[in-house]
Amino acid sequence: MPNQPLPSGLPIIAARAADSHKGTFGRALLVGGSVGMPGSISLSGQACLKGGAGLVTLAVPDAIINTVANFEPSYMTWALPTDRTGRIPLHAKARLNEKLHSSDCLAIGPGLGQTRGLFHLVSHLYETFSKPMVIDADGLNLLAQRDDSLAGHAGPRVVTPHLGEFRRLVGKPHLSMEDARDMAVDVAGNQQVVVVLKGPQTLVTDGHRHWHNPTGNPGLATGGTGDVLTGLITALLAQSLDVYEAALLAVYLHGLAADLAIRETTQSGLTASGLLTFLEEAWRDYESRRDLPST
Ligand SMILES: NC(=O)C1=CN([C@@H]2O[C@H](COP(=O)(O)OP(=O)(O)OC[C@H]3O[C@@H](n4cnc5c(N)ncnc54)[C@H](OP(=O)(O)O)[C@@H]3O)[C@@H](O)[C@H]2O)[C@@H](O)CC1
Ligand SMILES: Nc1ncnc2c1ncn2[C@@H]1O[C@H](COP(=O)(O)OP(=O)(O)O)[C@@H](O)[C@H]1O
Ligand SMILES: [Mg+2]
Repeated sequence: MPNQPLPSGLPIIAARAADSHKGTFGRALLVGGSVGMPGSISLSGQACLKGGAGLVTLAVPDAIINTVANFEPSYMTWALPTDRTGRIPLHAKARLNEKLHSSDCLAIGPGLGQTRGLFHLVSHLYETFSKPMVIDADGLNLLAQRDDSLAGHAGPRVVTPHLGEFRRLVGKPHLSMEDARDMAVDVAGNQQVVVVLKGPQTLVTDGHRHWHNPTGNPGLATGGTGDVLTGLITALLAQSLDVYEAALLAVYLHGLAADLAIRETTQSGLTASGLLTFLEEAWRDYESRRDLPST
């Protein structure tokens, strides 16, 4: 990896200007978590910080806010109400709106859970938030329940399904990975979203362009690594990359972190929180190679 040029097509992020400040790198808001799943949204938040976002806020049910806050001091938290099932209720919308105005981008889904109220909340945000938005995990499962799952959005969108989630989105429970990859290109083009179809050689497509990611390994097949990817994409959106570029570079760095990690640990020993520590190594590798001529 070191001394080899970066693959062509990979977005280049310039070195930070000497006079830059946290506002330069954007304000990210991530919504998720529920009783029993505080870790997923924290992993996303930590990855968002390590992805370089200037200010990161996690909006979570108040029942888990202390747990989430204790995982990491560098992000902020924003308390939403908790319903009887331990999840965010629909009436959290007003409280969330207060924070949306000052956010440059939004991610929703990790650890969210699924209720009728959350279906309406996710649909509302998908249809009205005009800035870039990442939808993952239960956010996708909820969108899958709409009449036309990905139609009618109000701004740039990245959706990050694994095969199970993609099958739900398109209503085809037996779709093969090969067919899903073909369909993902069509869906992205028709719905004007970026689709990140996760798995070995994750596909990133906006319907016109596509990227078969060369990094990553089966060490990533462990709970929470997708939550890390969501945070990383959100970080790059906060830094003003467009949705296709943000998704592509995040997928590349995420897989690269896993490849660097298994040199020091093993595939079986890799965890999502362990992966976070290797994001720094991935950035170091990327930055050392970005000024070399591309392949
Ligand atoms: N620490 C935490 O708090 C964590 C919390 N998390 C949270 O948990 C929630 C549920 O998310 P989830 O992805 O675990 O459940 P779900 O969507 O039902 O997926 C499983 C189904 O999809 C399939 N399937 C999956 N991948 C596939 C593939 N590559 N290729 C093929 N099939 C694949 C799989 O099929 P199987 O092969 O297992 O039969 C199964 O049917 C969500 O909110 C998330 O954020 C997690 O992030 C973990 C860490
Ligand atoms: N065999 C594999 N090879 C390469 N990458 C993988 C493999 N299995 C899983 N991954 C990656 O790990 C991540 C898993 O995401 P996801 O299934 O959403 O996990 P979670 O919801 O538990 O965080 C994705 O980025 C996916 O591409
Ligand atoms: Mg996931």
